[in-house]
Amino acid sequence: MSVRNASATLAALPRGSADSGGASGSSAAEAGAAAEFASKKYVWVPDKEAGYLPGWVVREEQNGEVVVVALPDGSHQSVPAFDISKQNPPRFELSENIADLTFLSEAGVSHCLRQRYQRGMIYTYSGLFLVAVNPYHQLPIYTDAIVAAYKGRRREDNAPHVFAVADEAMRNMLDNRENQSLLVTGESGAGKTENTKKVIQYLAAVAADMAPATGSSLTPEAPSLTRSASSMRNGLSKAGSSRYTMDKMPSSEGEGTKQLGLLERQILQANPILEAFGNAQTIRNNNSSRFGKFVRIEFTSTGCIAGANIDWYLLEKSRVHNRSEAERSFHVFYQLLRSGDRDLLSKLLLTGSPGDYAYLKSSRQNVEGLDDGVEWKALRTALDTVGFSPEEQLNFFRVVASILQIGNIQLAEDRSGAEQARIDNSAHIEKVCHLLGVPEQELTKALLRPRVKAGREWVSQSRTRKQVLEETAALCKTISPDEQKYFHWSAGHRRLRDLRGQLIRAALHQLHK
Ligand SMILES: Nc1ncnc2c1ncn2[C@@H]1O[C@H](COP(=O)(O)OP(=O)(O)OP(=O)(O)O)[C@@H](O)[C@H]1O
Repeated sequence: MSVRNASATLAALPRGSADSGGASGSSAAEAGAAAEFASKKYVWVPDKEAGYLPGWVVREEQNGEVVVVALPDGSHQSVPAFDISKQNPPRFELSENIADLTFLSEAGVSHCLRQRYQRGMIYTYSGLFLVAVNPYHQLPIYTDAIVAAYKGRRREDNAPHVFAVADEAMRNMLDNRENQSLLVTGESGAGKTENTKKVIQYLAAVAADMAPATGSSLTPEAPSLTRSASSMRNGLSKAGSSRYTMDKMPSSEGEGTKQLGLLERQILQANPILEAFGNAQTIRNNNSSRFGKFVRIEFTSTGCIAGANIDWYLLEKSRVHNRSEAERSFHVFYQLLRSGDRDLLSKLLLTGSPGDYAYLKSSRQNVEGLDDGVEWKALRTALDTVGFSPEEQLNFFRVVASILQIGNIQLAEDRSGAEQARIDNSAHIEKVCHLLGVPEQELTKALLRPRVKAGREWVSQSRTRKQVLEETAALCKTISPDEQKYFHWSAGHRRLRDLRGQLIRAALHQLHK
């Protein structure tokens, strides 16, 4: 995964706490290694298992087109000359910047990243970029102490870290009065979501330090903006659940425990909301973001956070009704059903088991290490922190519940033998109508015999069971948890639109289209 500012453990501590090696040092051992390196022609040889094996050239054959290389196990291997790449001198071992390597080859880069990773150094610069290798376990490198160590320091002063990139962006913004962008890219499971959260954690912490002694950078109601009000139009929506990390701040675990203002906390707490509605377990990632996002944080001229906006794109709505057996739907469905909140479940006419719902039961329901009940609590805390009233929250969960109920609508072919569909069990459609506030007759008619335009006339068209099933799936996609449609949040101001009204309109529009 790489982060670019359009801009491990001890390895991330400021230099001196842990020497990351690199090109420093002139010990006898290093001198010996350099002399040994100079005595032979060291190369990398491609290997199916290891990627690349180190070796040295014994001799060249066929006018240099083939080289015989001695490998670590003592064997010799003939390799086409174009397949080998030169090793970098020992002084570049653990180099903090890939761009410094004398021989910039795939083998050299892999070796450098691997050596660093094995020592807990997950971050490495590559010119302007920062490369992060996913450690798949928590490292003590995101604490308040580390934030303080990176704050206002030059990149060269500390070991590579995502905080250094965030700090550079912050300083460029304040010094040059220019917008800064961080691009986070990588394949699924690479760590984009986690590192994005670390960036926000860092910016929130640093911004909180800039705030007056009140402890909050700004009260949400009284933003002091450097830009026009129009530039502050926002729509907070989601965030990925730092299932394991940042969402839990402030925590007692030493990670991000500093006192943050309300606005900073609201920005951080967007994560569990966004992840609940937009993330799902996939075969590659237990907490995969099923959407792209653009996070914008607005600062005052003094570096306090004034507001935030998260846009999301291309939410994989089809996951609601269709996914591989080895994957789950969006977290929120399981969190709600496993909330243990009997009152809420009864209001929403739900049982507490994913196995009772057609849209959930055909694929995976449990994820190792993921406790939906605990995540539910984090979601409710986040919704409270961001400022949604109990009524507004109930409206969100009505949408979630109505999708589950729509999936359970049972359809059959008409008894007359015609292909026309009929509702087999009216209980589920009654539940849907109750939750969405749609008249039952109207929804049934719209599903089974919608009015369609034929020329200038409107006529009722009977649908087959297959057509109705397709229609209910499309209906779910229309009303699926896309809170961006419903949330508008800016500099602490957030309002929920008439969700129910929207849902009904969306539902009827979908059915009558
Ligand atoms: N810096 C990190 N420290 C600890 N764990 C990490 C770190 N980065 C990633 N992980 C682990 O890897 C998992 C996958 O990371 P993440 O969700 O950030 O990937 P992603 O690139 O956003 O994937 P997707 O594109 O599927 O959303 C996380 O849930 C977390 O367990």
